[in-house]
Parts: sequence; structure tokens; C-alpha cells
Amino acid sequence: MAKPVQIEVWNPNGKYRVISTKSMPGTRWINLLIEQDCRLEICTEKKTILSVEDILALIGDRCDGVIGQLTEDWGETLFSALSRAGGKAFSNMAVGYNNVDVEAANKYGVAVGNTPGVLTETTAELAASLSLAAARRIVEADEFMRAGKYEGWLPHLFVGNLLKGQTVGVIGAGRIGSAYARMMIEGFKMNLIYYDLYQATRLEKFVTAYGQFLKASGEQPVTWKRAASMEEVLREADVISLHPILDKHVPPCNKERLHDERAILVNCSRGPVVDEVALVEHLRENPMFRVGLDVFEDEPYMKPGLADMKNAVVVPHIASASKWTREGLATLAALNVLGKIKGYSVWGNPNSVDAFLNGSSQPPAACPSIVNSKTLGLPVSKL
Ligand SMILES: NC(=O)c1ccc[n+]([C@@H]2O[C@H](COP(=O)([O-])OP(=O)(O)OC[C@H]3O[C@@H](n4cnc5c(N)ncnc54)[C@H](O)[C@@H]3O)[C@@H](O)[C@H]2O)c1
Ligand SMILES: O=C(O)[C@H](O)CO
Repeated sequence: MAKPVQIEVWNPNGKYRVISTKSMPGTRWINLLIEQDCRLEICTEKKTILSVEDILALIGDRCDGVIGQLTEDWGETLFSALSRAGGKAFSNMAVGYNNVDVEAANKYGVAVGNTPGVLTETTAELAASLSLAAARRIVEADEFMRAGKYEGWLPHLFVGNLLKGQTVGVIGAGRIGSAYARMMIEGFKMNLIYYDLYQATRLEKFVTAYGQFLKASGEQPVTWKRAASMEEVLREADVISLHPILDKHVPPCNKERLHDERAILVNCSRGPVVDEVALVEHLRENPMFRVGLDVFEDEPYMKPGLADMKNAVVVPHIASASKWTREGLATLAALNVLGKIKGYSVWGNPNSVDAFLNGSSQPPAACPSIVNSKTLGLPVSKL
């Protein structure tokens, strides 16, 4: 039998039993649930990653919906247990849902929510920060200062890369990839090369218009190019940022694809998009090649050798970690679950979720984003 897990209970007499596998930032999400007659149980176990057994124990015999985390393995076992307990709703507190077996959820008729839009700019800003940190060797220089090694200005000290006029490459030019591209183009006047399965028309139009503006101001215009392959981006760009979803069709940046000696590679998508063993070898052989990593292949671990690489900047999956965004993620995840429990329809445009995030008004009576809504035949909101 599964071991009981520690919980904190809100609104004990609520009609619907909703579980959150973690405490989440802010209180709005809690209030929204309890105002709508939910008994909310928040798991307070100290361990960071809950096992399937822990979550089974949380679900128990009766559960209407669960808010879960990207560190959890949501597959056949959990969806069948949730369905047996009467549950019809699950939401990740994340836009990426590669930890969720959506087919298993479909089989049990469980709606799967995610949280797009609210983290676009926050995540893009971290990718931009990592690009700058890597280009200008900020972490190395910071360590040098703290170690008391600075003896005075020197012509060769921590020389890095100028971004202006260079080419930024984006693989996966969706919400976050496009926001990042705009920051780098507008902020640093970089040219763009991107690869995506779909044409990023709005991004292309933005670069064209900005290029015309620069030209009219007597400056060198920026340009864009849609690449035919990921390899083309890796070959031609000076700074490459990875923003695709993680699925079996995304080829990893591996030994064959990593050949540039001086480029900068940033990964704020998911760890397995990069073959980390090949990356460590490439970093070792090419000291002028630099990376900025927010995510890792075997998270929370790094592959051997990565931590020793001076040409790597590494941070612990914090790309969406701004207060506004994390509170918004919690709100969207809670509203996905609440909306399904209450029988609401699904919001028509998951790219535009502001209406759910305004703390001073009631959110629309809809689920902000359900990824399997079509398969489950859920109605689309007319709001
Ligand atoms: N590090 C973090 O904290 C963090 C934060 C937010 C999102 N993410 C990750 O970023 C991903 C992207 O988020 P988003 O909101 O921009 O999603 P999105 O759906 O708007 O963008 C993803 C893009 O990837 C493209 N794509 C899909 N398969 C591809 C392939 N094989 N090759 C090239 N492009 C492909 C899609 O066409 C789409 O344009 C999420 O799925 C998540 O895994 C990470
Ligand atoms: O996919 C996501 O949303 C991130 O990885 C967590 O913010």
C-alpha cells in the first residue's frame, strides 16, 4: 500500500476534491478554487520530485482534479487512478507537457491542461540573459573578481563577443522563440535565421519593418531568413537559442550537429533537445564555443564534466521564474482544472490568456488551455 503523503487542506467541506501536488506561488489560485466549492489539498511533502506512488496516495479513492508539475510522470498509471477516483481534469503548471502521456489521458477521458502565454516574455528574457552572460563571459568574470584575482584593467581580460550585426538563430519560433528573437533583434540589431515547421509570419513582418526603420534612420538594416533545416541554423548563426517543444520529432543537437567553434548555444526548452555528453566534449575541444543552459538532459543532474566547463553558464530551470509569471502559471493551472470540473468550455485562443490573469476581476468561465480538447470533443468557449 502507498505511504500516506503530507497535505495541507483548504476549505475542508468543499464539494469537489482538488489536489495540487506542490505548493504554488500566490494565493489567487487558492481563492478561486475555494470560492467555487473546492476542497483543496496541497501536498507539503519535503521531497522535490514526487513518485507515481506518492501521487497515487494523494489521489486516493475520490478526486475530481489534480494540478501537477513537469517533474512528475503522468502516464497510464496515474490517469487510470484519477479516472477510477472520478477525476476528469489534470493540469500541468507548465506550458511544456512532455511529462504527460496525452494518449493515456484520452483513453480515460481526462482533460489535460497546460499554461501557455503567461511565461512567454519571462522565459525569453532568461534566454536573452543567458545569451548575454555567455557572450560577455559574465559568470567567469564574476568568479574571477570574487576570487580576488583582479589586479587591474588589461587589454585581453575576458574578451567576449559583440552581438550587434551578428546573426541570431532560433530553433522553434513559436511564442517564446519569437519573443526571444524580437528582444535580440530590437535590442542588439542582430539579423535573424530561424527554423520551425511553420512560417513565423508575424516575426518576419516585425524584422522587415524594423529593418526599414533602421534603414530610414541611416543604420544598417536587420534581415531575416527562414532556414530549411535546424542544421542550417546551427551552421550559420552566431547565437542559437532552442525553443521547440520536446517530442520525438525534434532532432537533438548532437556530435554531428555541433561543429561551430565559436558560436553560442542557449537552451531554455527541454534538456533532451541537446545531447549533453556531446556538448561537454564540444565545449572541452572548443573553448571559444559557449553555452547557456537552463535545462538538462537528466534533470536535476548534469552530465559529467559540464560543471567544470568555464565556457558554460548553467542555471536550475528558472526561465519562467518571475513572480508575476509563476503566480499566473498557478492561476491558469487551477482554472483549467476548475473549468473542467464545472463543465465550462475551452477558451478559444490559448495564446491570449490575459483575461484570466487580471487579479481585480473574475476570470472568464472557461478552461484557459486544454491540449486534448479536440480529441475529447470539448466545446469551445464563445466568450
Ligand atoms: N525552461 C523553461 O522554464 C521553459 C519555460 C517555458 C517553456 N519551456 C519549453 O519551451 C517550449 C516552447 O514553448 P512555447 O510556449 O514557445 O511553445 P510554442 O508551441 O508556441 O512554440 C514551439 C514551437 O516549436 C515548433 N516546433 C515543433 N516541432 C518542431 C521541430 N521538430 N523543429 C522545429 N520546431 C518545432 C512549433 O511549430 C512551435 O512554433 C515548451 O514546450 C517548453 O518545453 C521551457
Ligand atoms: O514548460 C514550462 O512551462 C517550463 O519548463 C516551466 O516553467
